[in-house]
Amino acid sequence: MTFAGFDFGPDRIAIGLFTGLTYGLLAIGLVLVYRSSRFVNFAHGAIGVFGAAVLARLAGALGYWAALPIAIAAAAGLGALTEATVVRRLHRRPRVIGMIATLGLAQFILVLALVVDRSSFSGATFPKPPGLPSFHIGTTVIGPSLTAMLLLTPALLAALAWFLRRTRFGIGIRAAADHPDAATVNGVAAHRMAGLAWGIAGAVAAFSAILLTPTQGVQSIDSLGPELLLRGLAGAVIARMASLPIAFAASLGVGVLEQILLSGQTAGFVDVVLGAAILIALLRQRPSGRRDADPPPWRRPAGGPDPWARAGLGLLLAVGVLLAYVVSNATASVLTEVFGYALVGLSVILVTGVAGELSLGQFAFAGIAAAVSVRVASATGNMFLGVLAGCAAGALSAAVVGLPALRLRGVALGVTTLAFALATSGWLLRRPWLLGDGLATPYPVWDGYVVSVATDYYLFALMLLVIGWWVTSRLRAGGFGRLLLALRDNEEAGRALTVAAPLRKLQAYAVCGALAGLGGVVIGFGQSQLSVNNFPASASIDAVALAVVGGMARNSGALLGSAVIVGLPALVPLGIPGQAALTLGWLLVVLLLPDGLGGLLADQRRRLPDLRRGREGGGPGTPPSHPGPPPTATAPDPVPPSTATAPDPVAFPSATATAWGSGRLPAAPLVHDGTGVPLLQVVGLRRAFGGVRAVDEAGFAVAEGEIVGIIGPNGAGKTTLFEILAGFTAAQGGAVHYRGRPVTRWAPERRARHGLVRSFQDARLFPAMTVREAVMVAAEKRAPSRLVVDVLGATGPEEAKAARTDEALRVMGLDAHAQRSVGELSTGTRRIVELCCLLVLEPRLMLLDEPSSGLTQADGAALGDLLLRIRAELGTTVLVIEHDLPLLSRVADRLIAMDAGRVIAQGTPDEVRAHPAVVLSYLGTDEAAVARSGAPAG
Ligand SMILES: Nc1ncnc2c1ncn2[C@@H]1O[C@H](COP(=O)(O)OP(=O)(O)OP(=O)(O)O)[C@@H](O)[C@H]1O
Repeated sequence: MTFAGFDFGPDRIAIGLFTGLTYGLLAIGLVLVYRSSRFVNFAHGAIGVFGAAVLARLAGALGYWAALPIAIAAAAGLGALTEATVVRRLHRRPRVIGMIATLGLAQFILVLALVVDRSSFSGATFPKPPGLPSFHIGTTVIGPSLTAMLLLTPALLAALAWFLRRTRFGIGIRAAADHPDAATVNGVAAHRMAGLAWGIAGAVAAFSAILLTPTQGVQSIDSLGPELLLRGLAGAVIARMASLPIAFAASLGVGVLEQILLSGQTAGFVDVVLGAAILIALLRQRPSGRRDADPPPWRRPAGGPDPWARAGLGLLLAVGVLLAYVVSNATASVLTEVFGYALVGLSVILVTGVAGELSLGQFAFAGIAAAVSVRVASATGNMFLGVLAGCAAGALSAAVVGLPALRLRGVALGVTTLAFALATSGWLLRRPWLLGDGLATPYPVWDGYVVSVATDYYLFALMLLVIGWWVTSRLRAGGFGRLLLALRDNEEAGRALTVAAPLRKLQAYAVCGALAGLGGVVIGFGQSQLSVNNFPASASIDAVALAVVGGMARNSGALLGSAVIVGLPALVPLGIPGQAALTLGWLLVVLLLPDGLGGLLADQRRRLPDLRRGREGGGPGTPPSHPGPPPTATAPDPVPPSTATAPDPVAFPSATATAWGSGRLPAAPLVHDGTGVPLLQVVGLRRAFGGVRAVDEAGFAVAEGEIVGIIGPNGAGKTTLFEILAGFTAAQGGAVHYRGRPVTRWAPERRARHGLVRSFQDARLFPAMTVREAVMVAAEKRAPSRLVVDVLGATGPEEAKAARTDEALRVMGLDAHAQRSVGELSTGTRRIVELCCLLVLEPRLMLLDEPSSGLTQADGAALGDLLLRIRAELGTTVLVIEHDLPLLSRVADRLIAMDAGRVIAQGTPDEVRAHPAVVLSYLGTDEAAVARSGAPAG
């Protein structure tokens, strides 16, 4: 049965279902591990191969059916062991580190499997299940292994479902995966449950490896290469990395789709369609409302490069140049390749280390750039144009991929970029207008000089590496890098402070594409014949691995990682044992050195005398991520026990006049519109979550210069109302008018730029940034960072922001905290920092969400004074959610009371507090509560 050139016959569907079965089992393993550890396990396939090796070794002596459970148990044990020895150690580190560790581990486990039994890699000699029949579906022969799979998979799935739903351990696994802290409180040991989940995933991996190996020719040493990984991940992400039945069913669909497409097209085309299908499925998923637990932030090196680092770089460059005159052509070619990979590594450092986005497709941009640059250079005879065109192609393709990816995060983005990498190497690069079957590379010509010798070309590559390095350093050190850090730390807070997140992310993708493109150009011109094989999809994963091994915190990480992972095996023939030792070595680096090899070097450098301050630098134990308190920091103020909400690691800047600022506020006074139109008008606003009507036909107006309080019981919809007013949640009905203009469709950053700003209930801000950096993000409003300006190294806009920030910190009494990281401040201090940021935005309307929570009583009173001052001195209008009714009664002109999403009363504080509906829903009938609120009795 064919249609449009594709075969839809039962044979195809049957084969598709069988392959889908494999993908389904893989997807189940990936989901199980993801749910407990929140990353993709690259060692899944290798653990399966290990189980297969155990079976192959034991089947002869014990018989197949006796060896089967032992082999599966061995793989389960290895899975659990992996969790206990590797994964658990990396729990508090960024997720990508865990993923890369499993990548290294996979190589190691494969060698282990080879040692146990070599036949686990050969389909022809691998034992088949005895006693089971073969049969035909159409013309397709179903052998005993597939029969076993057909019979045993439903049993396995049923057992898994029963275990996860009905047993204490299964329920424990699900509880620990979804709410690890709550599970721990309830006596479920989260780490033991994670070990169990890994064990089950290992058993599933062994089950499929044992039954699939006989059906295949020779198992590749990459037992979970990017192609297979993508197919497993497709089902898993469609199931939101959560539901096992959906993951399995979607994988069956992937298998059938693949087989039908293969009947009329090439494998590369299948990757394109699969990639598109995955992207559409991901984009159609509505945000779940539940955010993944925030990944721990990347560590950041303290301060700028010191003179030692500069000297070291200078020396390295001099050695690099000298090498051109010493090494052979063969070595020069390897070093050129190392530079190319290092440039791609730099792009990974920017996109993952700085911007915090997981990209598993950076090498695709390198491939596209190489093809374009070689073509342009060949056509024009101009090398310079070729390089520029290559970088532009890299930037453009990264931006095109980035556009839909703006809505994706974490593993979803990783899967999309991996799909793009596969589609690029399997299909796009093979187009005749890119690489086709191969492209003869012209010798680069530089200013009339033909670069025909590898050592000369090496110097050219070194020059491009220096340019890429310089651009990366400029971007990291400037305002643009700070914006990326802010978005990585807390995208919503960044947008609330006017940072245009989509634009900034696209710019970041484009720059990273250009950098990877530069790497592609270096690799491309280094080959006499350029083909798809120079840019395999797996190289994209290698690029992430080398950045992790080298260390994401510094540029040097890319070069070090590339030297170890690309250079070493190419320069020294290692053989399988040597390769295993190298992999084990870098696995240990990933496990033991949080900042990779670059961090190790930096630690050694810190032992040298500090030339900046003329004293000994801190030892290797000095934490690089959070600089300690400056010498001027004041001692912590004691927090009265009655009001302490959490241990305050940092001084609250006390409720004295200096803390809340006695000087001029850090914003210019506003000129009121004076049109008589309300500053804010809310009409019939609606928003429901499932069956819950969070905001239900809410309507009110706020005049310019008013302070209006919003009260209501928990769950009344107050925060959702603010989310809608500030543009973070879309209304399902109704309208918001600000200064007479409908703003309902405006993005949050646009509203903030027009003076409609908000605070957040948790005042989390940017935990990995310093207080000064956080305020500098707010200062962007007046002097936005420009990418090109940053790359060129102009310091003017940065100086303007710094001056404004320092002034704001001083008048808010925060200068003693300037260099502290926001994450280590008490809630109260964070609230002052957040207020400082908001004032720097020169707000016309401030939406404050419970600003007094976490403050001491005295500081709450000081907050009240500050709000009155802000209104008096700046003319700012304030809409404030508060549970502290006495505070509101003192500062607010009017109160709005909400319940169940509706506005139930509004008027003066006295009127609202006495309103029967408010008394009933909020204050309760408890006379004492009413009395405490300050409401008139009766
Ligand atoms: N993203 C979401 N997904 C699902 N339900 C939500 C979401 N946000 C809010 N809700 C629900 O909407 C209702 C209103 O919540 P909201 O946080 O706006 O109330 P609130 O008045 O601010 O409460 P609180 O004083 O506790 O902050 C609640 O029932 C809440 O569970």
